[in-house]
Amino acid sequence: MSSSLRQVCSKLSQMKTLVVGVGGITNGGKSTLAKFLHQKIHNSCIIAQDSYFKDDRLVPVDRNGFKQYDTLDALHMDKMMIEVYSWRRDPHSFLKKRGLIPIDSSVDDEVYVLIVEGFLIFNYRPLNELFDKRYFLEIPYEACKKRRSSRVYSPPDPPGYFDGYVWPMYLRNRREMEEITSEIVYLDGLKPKEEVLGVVYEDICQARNRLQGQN
Ligand SMILES: Nc1ncnc2c1ncn2[C@@H]1O[C@H](COP(=O)(O)OP(=O)(O)O)[C@@H](O)[C@H]1O
Ligand SMILES: O=C(O)c1ccc[n+]([C@@H]2O[C@H](COP(=O)([O-])O)[C@@H](O)[C@H]2O)c1
Repeated sequence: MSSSLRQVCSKLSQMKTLVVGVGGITNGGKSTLAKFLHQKIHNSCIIAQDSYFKDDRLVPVDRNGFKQYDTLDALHMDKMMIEVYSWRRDPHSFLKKRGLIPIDSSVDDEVYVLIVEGFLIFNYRPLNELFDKRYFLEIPYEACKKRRSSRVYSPPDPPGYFDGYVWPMYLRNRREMEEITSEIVYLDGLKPKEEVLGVVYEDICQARNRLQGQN
């Protein structure tokens, strides 16, 4: 192996990493929390599951005529995993390529933190097994229905979509998630934003400090 290649390999192996999952119910506050963490945590970045929805033409309807958006089949999980693996291979270059750190910066000692955000991130086993920390935001039916009714998706929710499709699928997906993973910190998404964000931020700082202290 050449000495420059050896140097690169050594730098990569020195990088400490933390993969944080921010999952939860639709409109539970996932992207609010993920963005806040990204702003506060140096060397962090977000990969958001809702950037990987398939084109509407590829999403089938169920027997009630509702588009089946709330399943893993509606998402390009293969493409999402390519991004996640790309970060894992070399987080420093990943951040540089996305303009999140200066192009001429060198690898530093701080932990690189990947924040993966989305409503079905813990249901997808190849992704679920990569998390060091898992958070799940939950809010009750009424609050969820109210928040969802003021959000416009593309395509917009048709009449009856929440009760006829979104809520039953939430219950089903949550059951499935709980069958495959148990190490989840549940968060009450009705609590004031500052409180929810603060608790998670502190928890991640502790995990990061522990990692940083290891040699
Ligand atoms: N803790 C909270 N209390 C009240 N409203 C919140 C809270 N967290 C998020 N929201 C609001 O709920 C809506 C959905 O939040 P968002 O972060 O987009 O949810 P998600 O990404 O889970 O779908 C937004 O209007 C946001 O401002
Ligand atoms: O983003 C899209 O392309 C899209 C199109 C149609 C529906 N969605 C909805 O997006 C929801 C998940 O995103 P979120 O941010 O509400 O957790 C899920 O409940 C889907 O019904 C999302």
